Amino acid sequence: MAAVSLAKDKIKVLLLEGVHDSAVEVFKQHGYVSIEWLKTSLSEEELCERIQDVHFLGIRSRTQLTEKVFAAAQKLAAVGCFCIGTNQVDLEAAKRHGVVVFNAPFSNTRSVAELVLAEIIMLLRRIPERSAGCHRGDWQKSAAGSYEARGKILGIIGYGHIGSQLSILAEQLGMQVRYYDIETKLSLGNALQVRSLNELLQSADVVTLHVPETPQTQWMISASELAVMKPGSVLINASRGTVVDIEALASALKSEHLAGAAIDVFPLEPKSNNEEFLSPLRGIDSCILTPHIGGSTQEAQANIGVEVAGKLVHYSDNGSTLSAVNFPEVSLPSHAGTRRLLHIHENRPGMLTQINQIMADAHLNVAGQYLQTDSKVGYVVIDIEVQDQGEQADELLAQLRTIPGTIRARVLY
Ligand SMILES: NC(=O)C1=CN([C@@H]2O[C@H](COP(=O)(O)OP(=O)(O)OC[C@H]3O[C@@H](n4cnc5c(N)ncnc54)[C@H](O)[C@@H]3O)[C@@H](O)[C@H]2O)C=CC1
Ligand SMILES: O=C(O)C(=O)COP(=O)(O)O
Repeated sequence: MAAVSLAKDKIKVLLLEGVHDSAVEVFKQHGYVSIEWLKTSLSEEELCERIQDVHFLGIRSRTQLTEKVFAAAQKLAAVGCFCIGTNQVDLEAAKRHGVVVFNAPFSNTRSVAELVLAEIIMLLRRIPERSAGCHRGDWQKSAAGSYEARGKILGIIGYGHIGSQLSILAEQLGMQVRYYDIETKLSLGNALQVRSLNELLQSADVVTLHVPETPQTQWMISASELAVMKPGSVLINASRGTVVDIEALASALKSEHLAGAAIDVFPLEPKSNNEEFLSPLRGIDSCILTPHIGGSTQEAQANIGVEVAGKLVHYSDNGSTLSAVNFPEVSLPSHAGTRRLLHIHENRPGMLTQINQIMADAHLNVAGQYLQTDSKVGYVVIDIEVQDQGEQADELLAQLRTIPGTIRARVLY
């Protein structure tokens, strides 16, 4: 029987959205040669067409991976999100199709925190309006409405990696940090966790959002929340565009209830740099608008490239799903001297019995077996000692694939 596992030159990698060169380098260093790199994202239709022979896909926040895309991706083993957020991926659909999804949980954390820190100072000093005024020839040399950050209350919504990193930096500026999070968190420095969103909104001079996109965070800041905010306070959103009702924000800025805002993410973002950016916030001088660049620094992008490509290569070469965001996590030792069989299956009763029966019937020594399951899928890894060139492993793989409920199976030599 022909070898079922692929030689590296047959493994196809597709990297979208201008993923950093460092990712390409990692794949090359590990012997992967078929790497396609595109500057842009692809639509669902284009993806369904191009993904059919792709084994590893790299995206950033723009590319939407739907059930339809996964159904078309017959050979896809894993997706790397070269960013933090994974809301652009239907993670459950990926799992149903046996596709493991990885991300870079903190490679751009610092970049976002630094940008937000800068925006806090800019907004408290009313720099956006002053700068816009100067561009029009308007000279407003005045301290009216301008404040130091020192002593002001910073309200952080979502005290995860970014929120807590910002908390430390803001305290060094002399700000008083309060935060709201659905989880009980370790407060760093002198930060104080408050019990309700309203409590935070009522007291903060600056409110900044660092929550993921979830059903609970959708339109979390709408007209009623904006109304609760202190008159003259400012709002920053570098999380996801669906968290803030942008029409309501535009009204709050126009009425000057809020003194300013800095918005990096939008409910609808242009699909490419050639598309026009449309937003009700355009033309409001007190609002800093940035094109979703919170995590876009050279340092962050280079680190993300290495981290996520490394995870994809490790999954390809070794089978490890450690730090996957949608899959049972299995951390595996090297399999030198053995053949490694990887079996992803629906979590049904009797699955392990059938797998082990195939191993028992083969009369081969099992050098190691690893198993992790969740309520939907199971991932079994079996290292077998064989003396031949791979024929026995191929035969076993073919048998494993006949087990009803098998989603994907492969062998590593
Ligand atoms: N603008 C940009 O370029 C970037 C944007 N992001 C966005 O920032 C988000 C946050 O990133 P991290 O801090 O790394 O995530 P994280 O997962 O470390 O922290 C998120 C925090 O939000 C909390 N949370 C979740 N739901 C909540 C709710 N309903 N109310 C209050 N708190 C809630 C969580 O408990 C957690 O503490 C990402 O999910 C991503 O969408 C991340 C990187 C770059
Ligand atoms: O890391 C994230 O979640 C981001 O939002 C950054 O997305 P990007 O890689 O800049 O498309």
